[in-house]
Amino acid sequence: MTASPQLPELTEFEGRPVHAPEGPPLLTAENITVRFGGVVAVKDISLSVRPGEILGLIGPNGAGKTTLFNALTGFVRPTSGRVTFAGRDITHIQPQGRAKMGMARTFQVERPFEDLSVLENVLVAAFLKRRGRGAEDHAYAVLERVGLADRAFQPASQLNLARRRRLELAKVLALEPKVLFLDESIAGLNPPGQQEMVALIRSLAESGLGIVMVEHIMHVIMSLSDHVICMAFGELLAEGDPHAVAAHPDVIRAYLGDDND
Ligand SMILES: Nc1ncnc2c1ncn2[C@@H]1O[C@H](COP(=O)(O)OP(=O)(O)OP(=O)(O)O)[C@@H](O)[C@H]1O
Repeated sequence: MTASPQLPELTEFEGRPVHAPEGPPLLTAENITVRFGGVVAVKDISLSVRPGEILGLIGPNGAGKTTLFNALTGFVRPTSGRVTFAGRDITHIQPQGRAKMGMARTFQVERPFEDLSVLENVLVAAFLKRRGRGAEDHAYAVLERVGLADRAFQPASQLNLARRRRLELAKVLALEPKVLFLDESIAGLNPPGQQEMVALIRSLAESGLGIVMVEHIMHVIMSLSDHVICMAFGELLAEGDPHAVAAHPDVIRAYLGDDND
């Protein structure tokens, strides 16, 4: 058994300075189980996300994080359990329907329309919600929010990785979501790019967005999250505030025993 290089990161982080407001949850998942043939990828996981709250999903490789994320966003149908959004049962609603209701996600590999400008990329999403001048104004406002307004007329193909990630976020924000799902938005960025993205995600939560994130960079997800769910082999290992989860003996054992990361 070799120690995971992630272990020091598990305990060395500063928590999120502003904590999420109390209030009724926007998104809830109750007793979610996902089976693929004989594999139980997610077993009986429940969670909730409030406006302004950042929920982090962690766990060693193969723990079931992506499958749970996909079950929440509608890309995988749970074998059992229930997902509700704003009080409505959405377990059987397709991803597009969930997006219209206010649940939007990013993908691990960003895929902008390379030949379109940065602004046009965001407009494609903005037009799904608004028309004409309203859509343009909104797209600009979103570009300003993610720090890309000065790149509005460049082709997306000219952006570096950090800016491509922010463009991906801008496209999703143009859908005016209430809950944002971030799939590895920070992995692969250099430290300044990571810091910019952390600040941006915090500011989005402070403006009232609920956020669910899967991220392998442990100190990043621990410093951003209000609440952390740690999974292993599809099951809940520990949950709570980041410091409590990082100190949990089962979590430390899971990361110590994870040779694959
Ligand atoms: N479509 C699928 N068909 C069959 N098995 C799957 C499928 N998707 C995931 N699995 C299995 O479900 C389990 C959980 O996988 P999942 O990708 O959700 O874990 P993860 O925590 O996201 O892992 P990683 O951190 O490596 O991305 C694994 O055993 C995986 O092999």
